[in-house]
Amino acid sequence: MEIRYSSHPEDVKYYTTEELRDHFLITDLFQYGEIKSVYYHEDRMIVGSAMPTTAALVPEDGRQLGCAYFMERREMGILNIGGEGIVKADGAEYSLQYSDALYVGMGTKELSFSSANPADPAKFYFVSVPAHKSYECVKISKAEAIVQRAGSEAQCNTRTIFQYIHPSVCKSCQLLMGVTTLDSGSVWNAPPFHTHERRAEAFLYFDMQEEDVVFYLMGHPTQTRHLVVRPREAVLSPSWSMHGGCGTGRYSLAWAMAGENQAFGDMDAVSLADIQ
Ligand SMILES: O=C(O)C(=O)C[C@H](O)C(=O)CO
Ligand SMILES: [Zn+2]
Repeated sequence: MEIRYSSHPEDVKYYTTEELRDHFLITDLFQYGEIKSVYYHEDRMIVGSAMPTTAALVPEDGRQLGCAYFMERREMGILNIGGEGIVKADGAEYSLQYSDALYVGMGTKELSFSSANPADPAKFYFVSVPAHKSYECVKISKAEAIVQRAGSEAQCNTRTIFQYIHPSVCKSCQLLMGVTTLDSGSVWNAPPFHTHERRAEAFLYFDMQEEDVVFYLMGHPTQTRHLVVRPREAVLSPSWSMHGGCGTGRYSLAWAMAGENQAFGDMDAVSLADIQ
């Protein structure tokens, strides 16, 4: 498992493009027949993907976490952005179609990912964070998520926010997870640009034309930087970094957060007048 350390805004303002990409962008997710995981020290998030083909894939053992097994002290949110897949969690089997999600509770000993059809493999994106209590596994379809409409045509940011792992949908210790989908013709998933002093966040960009990119805006609000993000790449967002982005076409993003609270709206909005 690759490790990404925390960073200080005073240091990040001197990063080159390559350093920004090395620290905050994950470019090699969704490899055929592989699990890929990145351990991010901010809120101890593990961000990863599993793309099983003919054989089931299992997360690594708990050695790197100092635990008997991967999920001993963690919970996980899984979103399928590929063909039909099956997640097995301690004997229970969950079939996930495109856009279905699964919450997996702490203490799940046997976890595996497989594809119903290796020619059209499942693409599981997962985010795992430390947990203190075991809650039951819950499958959540897009129709079961909380739906919020946001934005306006005038600002090219009309979008739908689907909150899958949210206290009103299923219990979790820290994890909040969902998907934001931009309408055709919309390219911004902000404003509001915001930080979360109390939470780290991770984003996966997907559901976009292969040739499109998203100019992801990050950094301290007075020292903005950007990352060019391509389909199925993920971004790590420390608590002090503002976030939002503009695509060369429409796209969706999966967001996941963990930290002090589970209030989706707990954002420190950055006024456009203050952004530099
Ligand atoms: O479009 C949006 O607004 C979002 O997607 C919200 C972000 O993902 C977010 O940063 C939630 O904290
Ligand atoms: Zn946010």
